[in-house]
Amino acid sequence: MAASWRDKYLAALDEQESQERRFQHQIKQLRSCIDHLSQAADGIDPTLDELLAPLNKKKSSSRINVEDITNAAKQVSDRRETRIGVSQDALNALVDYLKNLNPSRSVKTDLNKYQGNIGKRVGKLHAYPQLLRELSELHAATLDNVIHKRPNWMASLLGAPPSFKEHVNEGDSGNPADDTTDVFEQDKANDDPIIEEGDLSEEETPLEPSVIEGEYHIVSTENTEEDVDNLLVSSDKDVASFEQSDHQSEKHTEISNRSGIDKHSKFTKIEDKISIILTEMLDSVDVEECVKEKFSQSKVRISQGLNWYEMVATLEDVRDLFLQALCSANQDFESYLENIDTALSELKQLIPEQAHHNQLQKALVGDIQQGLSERSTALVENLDQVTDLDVLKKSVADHVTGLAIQLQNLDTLSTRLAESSDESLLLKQKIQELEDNQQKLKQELSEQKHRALHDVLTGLPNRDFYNQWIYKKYSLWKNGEHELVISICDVDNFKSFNDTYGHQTGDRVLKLIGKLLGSIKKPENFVGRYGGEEFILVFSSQEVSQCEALIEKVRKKLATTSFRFKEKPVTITASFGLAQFTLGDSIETALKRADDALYKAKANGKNCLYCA
Ligand SMILES: Nc1nc2c(ncn2[C@@H]2O[C@H](COP(=O)(O)OP(=O)(O)OP(=O)(O)O)[C@@H](O)[C@H]2O)c(=O)[nH]1
Repeated sequence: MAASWRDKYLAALDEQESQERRFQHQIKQLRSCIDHLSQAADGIDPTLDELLAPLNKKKSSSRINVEDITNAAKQVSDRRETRIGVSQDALNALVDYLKNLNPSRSVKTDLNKYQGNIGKRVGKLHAYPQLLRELSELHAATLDNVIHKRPNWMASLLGAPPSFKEHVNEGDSGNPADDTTDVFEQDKANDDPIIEEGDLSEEETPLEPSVIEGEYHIVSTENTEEDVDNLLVSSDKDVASFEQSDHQSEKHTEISNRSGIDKHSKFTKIEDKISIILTEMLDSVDVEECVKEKFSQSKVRISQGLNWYEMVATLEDVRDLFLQALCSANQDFESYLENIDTALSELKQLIPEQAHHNQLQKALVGDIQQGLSERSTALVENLDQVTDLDVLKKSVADHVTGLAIQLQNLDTLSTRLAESSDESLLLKQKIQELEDNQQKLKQELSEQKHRALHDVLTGLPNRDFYNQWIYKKYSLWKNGEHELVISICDVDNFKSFNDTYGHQTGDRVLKLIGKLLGSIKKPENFVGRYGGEEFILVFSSQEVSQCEALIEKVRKKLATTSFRFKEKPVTITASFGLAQFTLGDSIETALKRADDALYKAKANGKNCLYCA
């Protein structure tokens, strides 16, 4: 029997009650889910934090505005993309900076790998702990890697990296360095170059107005010291910053010492491989007598097992030896070209001989022609005198045979004459072509050589030129043929200068210092850019006291020369270390003494010369 309407009503009520219970249960679950989500979302966005705060504080009584939370959540999602971009840029900038520190190839590979995946990982919040952990490991590995490069001028010649700040600011129009350069350009347009007499004596070449190139204006520093003091970082501050960097480097050393075991174990793994490669490289070069000692020392050092600290020095030695070998191969090529030159000029001399030969041939033809006409005359005379027909016949036959032979000779000679004049023309053309090619080759070679041996910025000889030059001079010095005094010049506080006025301005200053140092160069001396902000001077014709006096003059000249920048004078100074080659010295030991002296000059207030 069908259920009555009452039964149906009661069943519907039961169903409604059970639905309500289910609904209440779902609401409870959703509430707890929102609670958990709000806790998880805590800290993602300030607006969201504020709106979800009542939930996080478990105030069940507090009311939350769902619409506001939904809107805030939407905005968070919109802003997320921007934040991801910023994080990505920051991570990339940091990795780029680490790469610029020039770590080992393996660390660089890890950095590249890491950088390649930043884009994929940076969007996921949960990936951050791992992302940052890896970054901190790479950071430590890079520092560890570069910390053992010598922190002095040798290290900076390997290419000091820009500061991280500089790096991140690159291309940023708000960079103060960019500003200064702009105004500097304006200065350039507005001001005429001015130079006032410095204290260089007459025999020296003063810094010519042309040196200024309208970029810097050199004015006397008198009465401007106050301005200069305001402009330049005070020397006390410099000392403080150097102390700080010393302190920092101690800190780094401490860190690297802590990870020393790890580093050494990694190094030992590749040490043998490096040693084999270096030995093979050294075995493949022919070295000249003057570098044989260095060559043997390098081989011994490699065979005894490379250690972490000697690695850079050993690689530099191998590099120098290769460059030296390359240079002597170049010289061989030059002498080969010289030989071709000689061969060509000998060939050229042959051509007049050919002409002479042609003249002889012409004379011979003349002779034959004369012989022919004489024979004809003789035949006519014979005809008058001969009465016997047989005798006449024989005489005519003899003359005709003679004439035929003479004519044949004449024909052969004429052909040869024509041929040889063609040949000599061809020969001349060929020689001309060879000579032209030869000239081109010589020109190219000398241009390439000049490019390879000179610094593009200052135009001064570069480190490779120095290596070639010093080896030659060293041999002569060893034979007692002359003195040898070496000096290293390092611009003071140049990093701070670059940071203040921009790298481009720094470049211009290096150019001007190059000109100033170049002005004391004599044919027997050497002035070159060793690398970075370091210059090297070698004197082979002067006593050490004369060299000291000369350097002191240049140093003072630089220090009292005020470079005008944005209408304000700026002083630039440099420190010098000097050493005289003494008995038993190798090039390296003398250079090291000069470097140590430079260190002392830097440590004792800079802008001075120290002699070893
Ligand atoms: N503008 C410019 N700067 C360079 C060049 N080569 C090296 N440098 C910079 O020279 C600076 C050398 O800095 P540091 O080695 O710290 O020496 P410093 O600041 O001169 O300090 P001290 O030598 O102790 O007086 C670095 O900032 C390099 O970037 C270059 O070709 N042009």
